[in-house]
Amino acid sequence: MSTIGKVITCKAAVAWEAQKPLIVQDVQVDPPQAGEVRIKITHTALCHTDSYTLDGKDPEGLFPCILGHEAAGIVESVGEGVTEVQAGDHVIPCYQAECKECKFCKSGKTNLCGKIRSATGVGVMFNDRKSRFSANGKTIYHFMGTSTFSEYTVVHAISVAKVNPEAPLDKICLLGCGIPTGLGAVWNTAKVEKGSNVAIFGLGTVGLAVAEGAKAAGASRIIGVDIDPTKFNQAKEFGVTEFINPKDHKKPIQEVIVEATDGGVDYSFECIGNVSVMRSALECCHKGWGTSVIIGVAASGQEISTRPFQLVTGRVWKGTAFGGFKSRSGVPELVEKYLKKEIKVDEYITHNLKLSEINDAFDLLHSGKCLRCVLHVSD
Ligand SMILES: NC(=O)c1ccc[n+]([C@@H]2O[C@H](COP(=O)([O-])OP(=O)(O)OC[C@H]3O[C@@H](n4cnc5c(N)ncnc54)[C@H](O)[C@@H]3O)[C@@H](O)[C@H]2O)c1
Ligand SMILES: N[C@@H](CCC(=O)N[C@@H](CSCO)C(=O)NCC(=O)O)C(=O)O
Ligand SMILES: [Zn+2]
Ligand SMILES: [Zn+2]
Repeated sequence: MSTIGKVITCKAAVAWEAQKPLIVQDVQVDPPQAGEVRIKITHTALCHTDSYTLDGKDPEGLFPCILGHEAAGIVESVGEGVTEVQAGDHVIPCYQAECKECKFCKSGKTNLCGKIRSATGVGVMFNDRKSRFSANGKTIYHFMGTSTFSEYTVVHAISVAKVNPEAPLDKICLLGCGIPTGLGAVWNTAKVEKGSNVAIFGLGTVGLAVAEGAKAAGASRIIGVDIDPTKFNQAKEFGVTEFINPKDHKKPIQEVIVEATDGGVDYSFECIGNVSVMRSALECCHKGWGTSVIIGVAASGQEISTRPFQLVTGRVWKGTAFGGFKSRSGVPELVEKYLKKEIKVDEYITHNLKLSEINDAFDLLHSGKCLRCVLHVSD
């Protein structure tokens, strides 16, 4: 029986309150309105940003909500005026939209899109500023415009990347966030050149994708910095050439790196979300040209600081969202690169669980033993 135009009742993991386990329960998902797409989510991974918001650290975090933003699925139905995707298409929902019309999209200077950001930041859809999710009549907010911890979700059509149906959805779901972020931070934001020295702070999925990107860009030295030494062996496989554990040194870690690299690295990347490490990452850069890219997401109220002299003397401080990739155009290209074995994806998947086991997946994420856990939602 067709579900087109009807409310769908399905399972979703609802975050009713910050710092509480998710409840996997029935929710109602409204049909897509004009410019919207309803997607059957087949697979979703967990990213540390989901955990950050669940912990109550996100200034935009709203409850109750359905978290999740690293996923893949199949279009169930489309709303009025949607022509770029149709039922049956394989897609990756993107938390960063690409309308191709707004000031941001047209600028050529950024991958950020301004069209629907005011709605996605407050958990609603752009069309009527309302949510498409509810549970027994109670509204549940969207998250990051994606809300993939659900068997069905509704997203804006400008946030949907149509991908090659040959690609396995249980793998390419990872191309919704962490891997593109790390690769793109190197290729699009820093633009690392052959022969560069690079330091990576934090060797989780994002840091390892930075290492993979830096290796592909021809970096000479790729220094991995982590307080967990169990990360080091695995990191070698992604391109890290040497390791520093800040706990093994009395000096500030930036001094250790500056001494080890004849004045500092050409590029550094903060992949943790720790503002004090962000300072170290900037200050380990070479005078005159070293560039540091902030990727990690810091908690509400946190601020970065350094001596302005660090910037006066030529270091550059940058940040990146989704690695600077324009979502709808960039994600299908990354899927093709994966199919041609030009980028790793499978190697980042350390665990597979079901949607009903989502709280165990969060525990794994916090254990430090998990890169990405893929939840099999409906396959
Ligand atoms: N900007 C973006 O677009 C974007 C996209 C995805 C993720 N993120 C953010 O990137 C960050 C990293 O994500 P992840 O999934 O790789 O996280 P992760 O938790 O898997 O990895 C973090 C790593 O940092 C290490 N670490 C923690 N404290 C440290 C310290 N003081 N010094 C050195 N190492 C330390 C941990 O041992 C771990 O290996 C998170 O803040 C996440 O929210 C940002
Ligand atoms: N909502 C937070 C910031 C969270 C944040 O910085 N999100 C990153 C993506 S993290 C993905 O795992 C991002 O891309 N931000 C840009 C955007 O949201 O448009 C806050 O308000 O501080
Ligand atoms: Zn993420
Ligand atoms: Zn736009």
